Amino acid sequence: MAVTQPPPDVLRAAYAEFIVTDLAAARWFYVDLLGLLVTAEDDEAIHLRAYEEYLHHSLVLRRGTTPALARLGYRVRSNAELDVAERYFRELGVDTRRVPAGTCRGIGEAVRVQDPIGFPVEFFYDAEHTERFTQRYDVHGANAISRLDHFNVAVPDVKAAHAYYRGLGFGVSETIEDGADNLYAAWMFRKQTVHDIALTGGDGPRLHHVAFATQERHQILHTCDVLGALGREHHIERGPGRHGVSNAFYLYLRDPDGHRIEIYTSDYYTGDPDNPVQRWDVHDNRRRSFWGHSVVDSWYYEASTALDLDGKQVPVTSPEKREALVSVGADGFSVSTENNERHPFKIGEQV
Ligand SMILES: O=S(=O)(O)c1ccc(O)c(O)c1
Ligand SMILES: [Fe+2]
Repeated sequence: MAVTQPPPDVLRAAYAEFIVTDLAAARWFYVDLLGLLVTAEDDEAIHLRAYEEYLHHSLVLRRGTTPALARLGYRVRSNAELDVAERYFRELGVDTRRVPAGTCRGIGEAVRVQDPIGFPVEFFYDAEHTERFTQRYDVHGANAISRLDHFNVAVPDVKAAHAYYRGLGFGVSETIEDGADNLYAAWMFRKQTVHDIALTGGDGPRLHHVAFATQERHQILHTCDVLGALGREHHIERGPGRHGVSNAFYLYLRDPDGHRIEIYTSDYYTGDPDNPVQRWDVHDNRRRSFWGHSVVDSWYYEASTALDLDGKQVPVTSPEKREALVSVGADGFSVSTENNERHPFKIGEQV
């Protein structure tokens, strides 16, 4: 069906809401360890923000029985965009609801949808303002996190998800392809950096991760050292390292419920209309880690289930092709585009 309604003018990825089974344990991870600021909290939920952020929150931790993604929030340019969003998604024929201010604490009137690729998404403009701690160096930890940067979602059909987000007006900065018309991953943006959303091929709809940005790499390294010092190094899943895609320095952590958080810094500007798309070959071992490090299996296969607008788990389907299998040869070694020559010392590449 041809879409006649224009999409809402999305500014950026703005907040996520996680269901966590132990609010105190989650509070330790996000406040005591990562240093996020508490804007509001009660027995049911904690509303958190990072130092550069002046809106009420960029992360909500809500107590529940099963870990899940409850919502992804995008900020739109004005309240007028709520009518645009409502018309756009009703025309797409998905579950579309207008919710009053305060439905999410700190957020104004909003439009909530279960989007065409199965995710619970909220579009909002109005939000309570709070103190911006950009220069409150007196309270920043050595691992200070600046802001939420992006969402990454696991989807069984990256092409369909890519088409949906292109329709929503998102640009494409980078992709992982194989030259045989298969799209394994895509990075898409509204703000002028590498992505607000990344699409990762896998069982979905599930949340792969939410990423927060730091100003510099040393802040990421400090979090690693703190986890080692505390004997809590098991929260480190992948990295630290340098991404091929995005060129960012990264670290992946798993929170007490298994939700994946990336700490990320130093990607690049994508704001000119002729910004070139960087296309990676799925067999290029530098794509995920520019230094050729292998990707731990859990990073490809584990993710957080998503809820629908009534809080029920969204059924998950599997992709036809899995990057983890395509980029690893039959002998269990990762393959390279350099005519598949073997580097014996890269034994670590064996899956
Ligand atoms: O691992 S990748 O280099 O593909 C990558 C690039 C950017 C990201 O934000 C990410 O999570 C993963
Ligand atoms: Fe990421």
